[in-house]
Amino acid sequence: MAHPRVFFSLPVRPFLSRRARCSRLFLQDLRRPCVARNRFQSTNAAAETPHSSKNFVSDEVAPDLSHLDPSPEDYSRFIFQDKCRVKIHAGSGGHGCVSYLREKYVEEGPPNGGDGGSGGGIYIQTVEGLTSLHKLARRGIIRASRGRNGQGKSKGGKRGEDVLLQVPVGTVVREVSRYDPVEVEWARIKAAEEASYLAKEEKEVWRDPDDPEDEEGFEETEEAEFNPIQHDRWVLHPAAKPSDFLMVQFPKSYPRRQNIAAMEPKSPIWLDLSKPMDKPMLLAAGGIGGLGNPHFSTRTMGRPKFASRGEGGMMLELDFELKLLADVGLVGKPNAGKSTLLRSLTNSRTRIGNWEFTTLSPSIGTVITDDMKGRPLVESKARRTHFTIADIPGLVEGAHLDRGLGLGFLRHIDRAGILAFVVDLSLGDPVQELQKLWHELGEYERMRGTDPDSTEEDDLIEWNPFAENADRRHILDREPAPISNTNPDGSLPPLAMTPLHLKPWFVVATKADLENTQDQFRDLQKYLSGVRDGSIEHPSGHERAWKEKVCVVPVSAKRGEGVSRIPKLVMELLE
Ligand SMILES: Nc1nc2c(ncn2[C@@H]2O[C@H](COP(=O)(O)OP(=O)(O)OP(=O)(O)O)[C@@H](O)[C@H]2O)c(=O)[nH]1
Ligand SMILES: [Mg+2]
Repeated sequence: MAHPRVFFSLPVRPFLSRRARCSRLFLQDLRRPCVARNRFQSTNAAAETPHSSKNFVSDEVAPDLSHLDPSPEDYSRFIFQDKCRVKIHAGSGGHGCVSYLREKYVEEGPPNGGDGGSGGGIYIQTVEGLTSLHKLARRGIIRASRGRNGQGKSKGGKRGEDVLLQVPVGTVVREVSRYDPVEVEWARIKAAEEASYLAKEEKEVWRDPDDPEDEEGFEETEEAEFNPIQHDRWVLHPAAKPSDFLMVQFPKSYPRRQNIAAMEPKSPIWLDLSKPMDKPMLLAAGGIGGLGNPHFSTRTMGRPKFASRGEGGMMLELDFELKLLADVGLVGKPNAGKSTLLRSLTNSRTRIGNWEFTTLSPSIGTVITDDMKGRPLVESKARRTHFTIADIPGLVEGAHLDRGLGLGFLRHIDRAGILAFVVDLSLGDPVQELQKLWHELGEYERMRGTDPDSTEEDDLIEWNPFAENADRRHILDREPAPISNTNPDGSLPPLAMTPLHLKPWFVVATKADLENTQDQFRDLQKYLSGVRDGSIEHPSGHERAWKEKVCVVPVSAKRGEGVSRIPKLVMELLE
């Protein structure tokens, strides 16, 4: 007798009609045991670092879905800032010391003043897990501490404490202005030397070589010019009187820098920190400490009464801007279910409500794609252990004209690596909805003046090595203008972003659990396969737009069904 299992394993497909088979597949796809919380560890990036999640729920445990349909009050506030301007001050150097050895039977001991300590420097480092610049923005002015003064008995001053600025990966740092005391001092010396050279030349012209009096007069003025009193460059012994400045013959003093200043980025600063950094990078070195009086001891002046002051620290005004907000940006109309989708994929506690504009500022969640033991839950070549998703406020028609929540959040879409279009299947034609979303993005791109179609052609300059010089000049003229040229209102020009239509994208069809959504889903699927094979125009209208792996994922975010395909898809696109 045949074993009963044989009957169960008989194929059922051939007996089903094509339509019934399609709907069966659609539902199967949704009902797979695929609640993201079961399969992927996830965290809310605002609250925790990506590796801090502990609860790993196995597939057998029935999922708790209450967090996917919470009351509007059940949310945590995500403080977000994607832009800020900060002033940083490197520490000044400590002053050198004027002191002399005091010992029994040594009447006039040699100088033994210590050197001043160098000021603290300012460093920057990108850190994974940070997603907002609000901590930096809150500080406003950041100062590294000053070096301590040198002391007697040849004791050097202590170094100033350094400051480390931690910023999210994808931050762009641009210089607005700087004040470098060493540079200012060099400019002053150069101006003084030029003036003295000109005066000397003038004298030379009017001098009578046969008149010995004229010669003397010339030398006198030259000496007088080379001994200016520089209170800001020297320190005297504490017991000295101000009038002693007039008595002392100071040597020439040139401003100095610390050796590490060679590692500062070139001025004007423009850093695109798109990768995590394992070491901090120097932004501004602290001022070097002054020299103690033994440095000025000469044959004629064995016990100098002065030491040099420490150099002032540099001041930089910097603009920080997040270029990459998250790996994936959720783009959709208000109430489409973006926040619910983010909650179902991550531990984010973004606000959910059945009305438009529940989300007012971006919120970022992190999806962890390994089991914390080095084993990937999603196979990919990208070797990533996590990726971030940004829930962006809903997009309304005319958003590019500052309608809805304005242009501010269209800017956030610009900053996502991959675009996930969230389309509500229960609201009419999803194809039209998708086209409207693309239309808004296109209009926005055109408005901000970076329409790639217009610039790409300009950028294609024909290079002909035998062309006239004028042509070359034309090419050289096109080099990027120096960024220190801020706009009249002090703002910097907008950052150049990757054109939206060149970014990888996919569609998430939400609310697939509701009745009569299958036909809409099928329409959308057909439309996207047309876009993929080129028979239908890309919704952005650009010919060279990205369309290789365009697909649609049906989900019920509210029930956490179907969402497990998204991490796999994203990892594929991130490769
Ligand atoms: N039936 C069903 N309802 C859903 C689904 N996803 C979201 N919803 C509901 O749709 C409503 C809106 O969801 P949200 O996640 O707040 O929508 P949103 O796109 O973030 O809206 P904004 O923040 O205003 O842009 C809520 O009442 C959700 O419970 C789903 O897959 N199925
Ligand atoms: Mg929302």
